[in-house]
Order: sequence, then C-alpha cells, then structure tokens
Amino acid sequence: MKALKHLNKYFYKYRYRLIIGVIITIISKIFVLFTPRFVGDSINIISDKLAGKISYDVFKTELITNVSLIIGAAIVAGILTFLMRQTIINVSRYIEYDLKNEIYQHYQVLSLNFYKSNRTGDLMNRISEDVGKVRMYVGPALMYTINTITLFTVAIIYMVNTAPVLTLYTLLPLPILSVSIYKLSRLINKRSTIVQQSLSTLSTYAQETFSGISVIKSYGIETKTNSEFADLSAENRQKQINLTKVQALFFPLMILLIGVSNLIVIYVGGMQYMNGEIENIGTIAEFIIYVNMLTWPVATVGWVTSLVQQAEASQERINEFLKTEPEIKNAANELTPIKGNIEFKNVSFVYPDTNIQALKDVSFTLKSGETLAILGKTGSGKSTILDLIGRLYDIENGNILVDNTTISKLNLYSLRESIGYVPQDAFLFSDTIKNNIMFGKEDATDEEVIEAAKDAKVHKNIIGFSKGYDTILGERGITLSGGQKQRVSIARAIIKKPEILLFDDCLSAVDTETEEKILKNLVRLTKDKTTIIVSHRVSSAKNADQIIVLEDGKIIQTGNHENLISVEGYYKELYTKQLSEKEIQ
Ligand SMILES: Nc1ncnc2c1ncn2[C@@H]1O[C@H](COP(=O)(O)OP(=O)(O)OP(=O)(O)O)[C@@H](O)[C@H]1O
Repeated sequence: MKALKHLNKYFYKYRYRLIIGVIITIISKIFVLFTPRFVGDSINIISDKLAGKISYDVFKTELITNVSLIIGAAIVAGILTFLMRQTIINVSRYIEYDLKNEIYQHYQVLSLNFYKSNRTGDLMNRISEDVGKVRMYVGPALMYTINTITLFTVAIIYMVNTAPVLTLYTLLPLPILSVSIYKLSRLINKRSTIVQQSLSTLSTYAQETFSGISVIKSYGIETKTNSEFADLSAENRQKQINLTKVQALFFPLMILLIGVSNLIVIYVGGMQYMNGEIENIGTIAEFIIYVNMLTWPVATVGWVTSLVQQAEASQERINEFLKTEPEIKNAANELTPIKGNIEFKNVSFVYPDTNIQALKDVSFTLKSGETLAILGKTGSGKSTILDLIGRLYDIENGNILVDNTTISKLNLYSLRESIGYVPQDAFLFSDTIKNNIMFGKEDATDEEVIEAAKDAKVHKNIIGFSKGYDTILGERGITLSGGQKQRVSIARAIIKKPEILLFDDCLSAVDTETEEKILKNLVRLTKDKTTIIVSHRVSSAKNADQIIVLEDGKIIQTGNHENLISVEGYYKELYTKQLSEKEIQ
C-alpha cells in the first residue's frame, strides 16, 4: 500500500465528495436490509393467518403495509445507490483525470534521454492502462469495501438478533467463497495481462505494416506479412480462450456457494424451527435473502483485494516515472532576455546513451545578428551543435555561452523561447497547415501565416490545395512532399521571429532554384538575427559571415567563403564539385 500513498493528496482534494459518498452508501445499505425483514414478517403474517391466529382484515392490512414498505425501501435504496455511484465513482474519474495530467506534465519536463531509454509503448501504458487500474482502486474498490463493511455490520446485527445459531451456520461458507474468488481473480488478472500484451504486439505489428505498406507492396511480401499476422492472431486467440476458461468459472462458483449456503439455511433453519429453537417460519425466508444479499459483497472482498494489488503495482510503476528527475533543469527563475551572442569554448560532447563522442574541442564565437554555416560529412557532429545550443543535452567538457552567460545558468524557457529551430526531419502534426505554422506563434494573424509561408516559398503550394491553409496534414489528411514539409517547417520557425534561428539541413529536399529563393528571403529575414545553417551544400553556406567545417566532431576548417575557396581543403573540394554539378545541370 506504500505506492498508493501518492493518491492521498487526491483523496484529500475530493474529501467532501467522498465523505458524502460514504454516508450515502451506509444509508443506502440500511434501506436495502429492510427488505429481508419485511419479507420475513410477511411470511409470518401468512403463517399466522393459516394457523387462524389473525383475522382476514388484519392479515390483509398487515400484508399490504409490508409490501408497501418493501417497495418504499427498494425505491429509496435504489435512489441512494445511484447517488453513491454519482459521488464515489465520479471522484475516481476526477482523480483519474488529475493523475493523467500529472503524468503528462511530468513527461513534458523530462529530457530527451528519458525518451530514448523508455519505449513509447511503455510511456503510453503508464498514462492509460496503469492509470485505469489505479482508478479501479480509487473508485470501485473503495465503493465495494464500504458497501461490504456496511452491509455486513448491519446484516449481522439483524441476523444475530433474530437467530444467533442460524447466523453462524449461514456465514460458514462465505470465507471459502471469498478466498476462492480472490484466487480466481488473480488468475483472471494474470491471464488478462497476457492477453493485453499479445494484443499490443498484434496492434503494433498491424500499425507498422500499415505505415510501411508502400514498402511491403513494392517488395511484394504481402503473403509473408499475411501469414505473420495470422500467426500472431492465432496466438492471441489461444490466450483469449485461456482467459475465457477461467472467467467462465466465476459465476458458476458463486452460484454453487450461494446454493450451499441456501441449503444450509433451509436445513439448519428447518430443523431449528421444528425443534422450536426458531420462533417464526419467516426467519428462514429472511435468512435466505440475507445469504443472497451477502454473497456478492463477500465475493467482492476477493475481487477488491486483487484490484488493490494491481493498483499498487501500477502506481509503483507510475511513481517510478514521477520520481525521475529531468536531467536538464531550469536554473534561473527570473526570465533572461536573449540577444543571441553564442560562444563555444573547447566543447567536447559524448552522447551518454551510446558513448559516441560527437564533438571534440569545438570553439567558435558568433555575435548577435551574424550567420554561421556548418558543413561536414554525415555524422560529423553538425546537428549536435544545434542540439547543444537549445540545451537538449548538458555538456561536461568546455563551456557554451549565450550572451556571455553559461547556458546552464540561463532561464531555460527564455533560451528556448528565443530559438526558432528547423530540424532535419521536419515533423508536422496531424492538423491544418495553418495550425502547423502557428505552432511557432500561437497568436499569429492570418496575414502573418501567409507572409511566413511566402517567405518559405510554400505559399503557392498551399493555395494549390482545395482547402488551402485549412488542409489537414498527416494520417487524416494529405501527405506533403519532403520539400514541402521542410518549407512548412521553415515557415513555422520564421513566424516566431526569434533571436536565434537554427536550420538543420532543412533545404536538402528542395531544388537548388527554390533553395536560392528561400536563402535570399532568409538573408532579409535574418538580418539582425543570429543564424546557424547546417548544410551539405556550399550554396547554403557561401553568404554566411563565418563557415566551419567539421570532421569526426572536430573543426577542420574555419573562415568565410572567400578565405575557404582560396585554400586547399574540404570546402574548396566541395565547392568545385558542386559548381561542376551545377554547370552540368
Ligand atoms: N541522439 C543521439 N544519441 C546518440 N548518438 C547520437 C545521437 N545523435 C547523433 N548521435 C551520434 O553522434 C554523431 C554525430 O551526429 P550528428 O547528428 O551531430 O551528425 P551530423 O553531422 O548532423 O550528421 P548528418 O549530416 O548525417 O545529419 C554520430 O556518430 C551519431 O551517430
């Protein structure tokens, strides 16, 4: 129960609703328990009439009164049971909502490394399945426990008062029922977890084949994927059947034990009545109803125990995530406005998860408003430099300064707020093009969106779609070409008008002519912004104030276009090669 203590703050938050729920539950159970009493009384009245002890008129009045009381008690109990669910079960939904938000907000502050070391499926499970199991503890488990305790306390008081020995016999099979249901529930839970796992394997497989359908079709391997899916499906079917087998035992077991209890009541009660130990025949009917009323709550003791165990395990997993501290922490509470001066001083960086040394002793200085171009072979560390400026990772060797302050001492949100980043793989959300661009500036006007799209040279493409800027992208909508995606992603960054712009090889899928036009616009837009352009093309780099060439994480050349084409080296070679390619075109 240690892990579940985390939920106490929520119980406290909703204490008033819970207290009302508990009171309603108790009152409703008292009303439920009126029924056996009145049924017993009614049978006694009939028996008295048969024995000639009362007149027909008295018999009729008493019977009608009793029946009215039974109906009245049932109606009140019904209304209260409805209110009980409305309070306790609703609280469990509120807590479920709060907990999901708490986990999601925590996910948002965790660093990239956390996402790399945890599978997306696991992260999703914490927020859906695990929270769902915890809710069962907060809602149904709590409700049934109060239910059982109240029902038992009130019923046993009534029963002992009426026939103490019969009470003892009646209750005898109930612990057996509770233990059996507990064992069965555990088995059901175990098997449902197995079914869940196999279902998630099945859906992951289906999802992957749908995403990669063009590859599957072009390689003509549909038969292979079909048979793999059929195998997984058959495995899942078998697991479902195994689960159904144990689930099917649940109700027969209950009916069996209720039957045993009923038999005991009839036999022992009958004998006692014959011996005169029980005064009224109605008591037997009363006890039969008690048995039937108590069976379900007793069964729930076993069920609830297994619910609590599951919730405990789920909450433990959730707590593990909630306890994970973000590696990148904000060190300054005050906002720190950023001008955009960037300096790398002997920066070396090793990716913690792979131990790959991505940067070695990298130094450069970039004044606010200047443009830096980074060139180099694939895997030479270009993107890593951009990630470090956005403080997606912290470094251990060297120093990165922004406006002469070590980056880790700046307000993290101010820093990131001041950056417009266009990643290598443009990521667009399944939303309209307009909203995807506005992601960079939530309060942007339509004119600003269009202007940004024009500057990124994607406006004409967008208005070519029948729904224009309202065209939905992604799974539910159209698929943009690689170059269109990159340009929407550029529009998203420039609409923000940030102090620092980072372009990570974001024109690679754009033809050289469009690239030239975009670059021209960028020169105008980034006039007073610090800009870093990562590229494999000299055309993107040649206008930069500074160019650095990386190889295996080290700077091997530095200068501007004129300097670098006048010396032998990587840059000149690339320039000559790309110049001749252009001539061929
Ligand atoms: N997130 C990461 N985790 C671990 N290693 C990484 C990560 N990103 C990059 N690396 C490794 O760091 C090195 C530098 O990668 P980086 O992405 O900075 O190169 P790049 O010059 O941008 O390459 P490209 O031109 O192909 O984009 C590579 O060896 C790469 O495998």
